[in-house]
Amino acid sequence: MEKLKIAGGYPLKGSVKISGAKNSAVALIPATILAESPVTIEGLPDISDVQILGGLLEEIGGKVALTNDEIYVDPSNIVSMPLPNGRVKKLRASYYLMGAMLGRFKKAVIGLPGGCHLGPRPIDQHIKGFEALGAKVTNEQGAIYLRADELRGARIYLDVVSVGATINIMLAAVRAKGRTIIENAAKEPEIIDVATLLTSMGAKIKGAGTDVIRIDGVDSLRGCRHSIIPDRIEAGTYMIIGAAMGEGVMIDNVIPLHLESLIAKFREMGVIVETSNDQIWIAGNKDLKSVDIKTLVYPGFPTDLQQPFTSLLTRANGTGVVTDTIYGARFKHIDELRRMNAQIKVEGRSAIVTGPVQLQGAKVKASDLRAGASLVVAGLMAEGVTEITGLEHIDRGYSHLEEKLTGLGATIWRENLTEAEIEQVQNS
Ligand SMILES: CC(=O)N[C@H]1[C@@H](OP(=O)(O)OP(=O)(O)OC[C@H]2O[C@@H](n3ccc(=O)[nH]c3=O)[C@H](O)[C@@H]2O)O[C@H](CO)[C@@H](O)[C@@H]1O
Ligand SMILES: C=C(OP(=O)(O)O)C(=O)O
Repeated sequence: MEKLKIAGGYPLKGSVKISGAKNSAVALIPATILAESPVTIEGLPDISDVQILGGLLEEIGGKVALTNDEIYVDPSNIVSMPLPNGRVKKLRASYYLMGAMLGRFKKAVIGLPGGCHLGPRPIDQHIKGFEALGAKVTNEQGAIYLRADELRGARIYLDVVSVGATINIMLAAVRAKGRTIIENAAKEPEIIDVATLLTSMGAKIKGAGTDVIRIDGVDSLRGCRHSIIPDRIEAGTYMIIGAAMGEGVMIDNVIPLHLESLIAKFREMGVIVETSNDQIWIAGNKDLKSVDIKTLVYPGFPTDLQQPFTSLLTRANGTGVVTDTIYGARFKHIDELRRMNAQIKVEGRSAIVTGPVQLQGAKVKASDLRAGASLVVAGLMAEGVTEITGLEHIDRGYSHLEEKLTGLGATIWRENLTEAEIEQVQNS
């Protein structure tokens, strides 16, 4: 078990290259199951979610070669082996194995997913979609059993706008007979990326990125090569770091359009932002003005940036209200930020941040991935040394974090925990 140590308070500058999007990668990899010949995906982030999914595909018979940023999957010998336990519990996106295996084999047994604990994260809309396509779905001892004699296209209205349900239904529907229409679909860029891969594989999909997606099922899908989109959440995290401590930080390999909600908030705060084709330049400002944010589905402010943004608000002048309309309990980072001297109180779905304060280094624990990101931002801003445990969460989503931050001039390193520290972390 390791901890991350950050000697904070120093200005940062230089450039940072953004990796491929985690939330695309974790859907693209299961999507390869649908092909009947090899698929290569390039530009992947080097994160544990990707490694776990690669391992899961091997477990069910796939031939997998995973390097730092590329995966080759030969799915010819994949079988619909039940995966009720084990690695599926380590990440959220293992739910995409349901849609992909149902699409290819018309049956699947997949344990309920893990991932970040952000309050309740039901998958009722995924199941509603699979049932509409003709699958019988049961939940037996924490695993979802799916079986269909055949999948038939259907009109599916999502009661909740869900990224996971939209992609999962798409994965199954590409191999259904006839037309599927997903209404009230999510519009996140990762959905377009998955539709692009499926289309290269031979699927017929129209409207990905809008709230109505039409899919005409096909009899078979073939292998292809796909290049993933950049991670807008990783990019947003480095933009926040640039706004907090940057004396000029260039974010490289980014699609500025994906980050318009964050850029708009930065401009309200007085952060200097310049965008070009695939780069964003950020310069902090010692006199930041506080703002309110409300998380919304894309293109609104992403819930996945809410936690790191909250850390930034501690150094802004005034009071900022952070409301999470997607996950009303995504506030486990707040107690840890308070240990670092932040003045934040939580009221219902909102965190009220009063600034500016000088954060102080402390021993803190990441309870989930973006809580970890918020503590890294705070650690870079704080006076003294911050020690962060719970790195397994951060490693799910940030590729080469220390390397990238060191490249910007940060002092950040990993150390092994002592036995006493391990016991302390396990009991906390
Ligand atoms: C692997 C992945 O891509 N994870 C992202 C995905 O998660 P995930 O796909 O799990 O999130 P959803 O978009 O499905 O969830 C959005 C909201 O809908 C609710 N809901 C969802 C499905 C359902 O069947 N029933 C239901 O009520 C959820 O509880 C939540 O309040 O989108 C989230 C919202 O942008 C992000 O925070 C996650 O980083
Ligand atoms: C919540 C997140 O991930 P997951 O859905 O994979 O748990 C995230 O990326 O912030």
